[in-house]
Amino acid sequence: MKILLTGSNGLLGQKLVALLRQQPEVELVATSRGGNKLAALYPDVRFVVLDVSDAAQVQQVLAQEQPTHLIHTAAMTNVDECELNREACWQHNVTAVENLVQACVRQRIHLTHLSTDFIFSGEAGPMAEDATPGPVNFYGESKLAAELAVQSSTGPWAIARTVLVYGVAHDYGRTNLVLWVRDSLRAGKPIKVVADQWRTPTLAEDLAQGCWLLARQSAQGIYHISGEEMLTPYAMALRVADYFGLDAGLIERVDATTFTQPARRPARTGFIIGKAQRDLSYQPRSFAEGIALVSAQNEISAR
Ligand SMILES: NC(=O)C1=CN([C@@H]2O[C@H](COP(=O)(O)OP(=O)(O)OC[C@H]3O[C@@H](n4cnc5c(N)ncnc54)[C@H](OP(=O)(O)O)[C@@H]3O)[C@@H](O)[C@H]2O)C=CC1
Ligand SMILES: Cc1cn([C@H]2C[C@H](O)[C@@H](COP(=O)(O)OP(=O)(O)O[C@H]3O[C@@H](C)C(=O)[C@@H](O)[C@H]3O)O2)c(=O)[nH]c1=O
Repeated sequence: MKILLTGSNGLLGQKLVALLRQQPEVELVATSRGGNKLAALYPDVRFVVLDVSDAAQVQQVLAQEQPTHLIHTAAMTNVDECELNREACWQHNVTAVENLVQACVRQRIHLTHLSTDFIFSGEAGPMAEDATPGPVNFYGESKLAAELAVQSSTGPWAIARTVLVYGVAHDYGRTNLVLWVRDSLRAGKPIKVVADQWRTPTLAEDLAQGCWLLARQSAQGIYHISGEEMLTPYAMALRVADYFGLDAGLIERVDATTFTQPARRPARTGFIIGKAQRDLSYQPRSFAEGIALVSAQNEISAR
């Protein structure tokens, strides 16, 4: 197998590089639009610059590399920024996928595309793969349009939908719920955390494993790849405080209505992951195990 990965500097991208470089049957090509953040960490991994919104570059890189599989993680993932800058969001999240689909069809490349719980309205979670979409923000709309482009492909494809991903990444600007709660409490900073949203939070390593399982068997169709536990961000925050022995008194329980974010969030998402468990033997860690792994990784990088 020759796997070309997009978005290799991102949270999931980094975990996939770490996982795929260890698979003896895989020849890996990591790609990102900027310089390679993992160059020093994994000098053995081949890296090529690729901005997926540039159709000519997509065509040129895929023609040159001739992968058998492509895992597409790159996207504009700041939900509020997507709401405010819709043109850029569409270009990176939809036009880019149309470019990739075209090239994959032409070269018969198996495409694994990353999608989100935010394609749903959030009234009825946890949801199975065949639930009806209805995004409540522009990021969700863009990811749904991208899914439709993938689903209309005449080539082989899989869609991995996921939920609230957390983990530690190298030289990485964006934070995530577990790190944000831990770091705020460590700094003695009070935080407001919502108790009226429900999610099945996903450890980045588990998601990478799910994507690898899909690509390895050239799976076809939509798969929900997330954690298994339905939790509110408030409940997650309490568990993080407890694990790290931090002051839970700094966590204020609030409703989403108290936030004034540009983009609306769906209230109750979360996934039923039985299909991935059955078809792929996907087995995510518990949220407690995920926090423990995050903690161990930070200890290693602090040494
Ligand atoms: N994080 C989450 O909670 C969830 C994520 N997802 C989906 O999973 C996927 C992976 O997410 P995650 O790893 O967390 O996201 P990150 O934001 O960590 O990584 C996304 C990467 O995509 C890159 N990128 C953006 N636009 C382009 C482009 N035009 N060409 C090349 N690279 C580009 C970014 O580059 P740069 O570093 O330069 O900004 C970034 O490194 C995404 O498709 C996302 O929609 C779904 C549900 C939840
Ligand atoms: C900033 C903030 C977030 N939260 C909660 C709300 C939310 O459920 C959770 C994460 O908030 P964020 O704004 O970081 O993330 P958000 O943009 O809501 O998260 C999403 O990212 C995109 C890419 C996805 O595809 C989704 O699956 C989802 O995880 O934390 C609070 O409770 N208090 C806060 O001050």
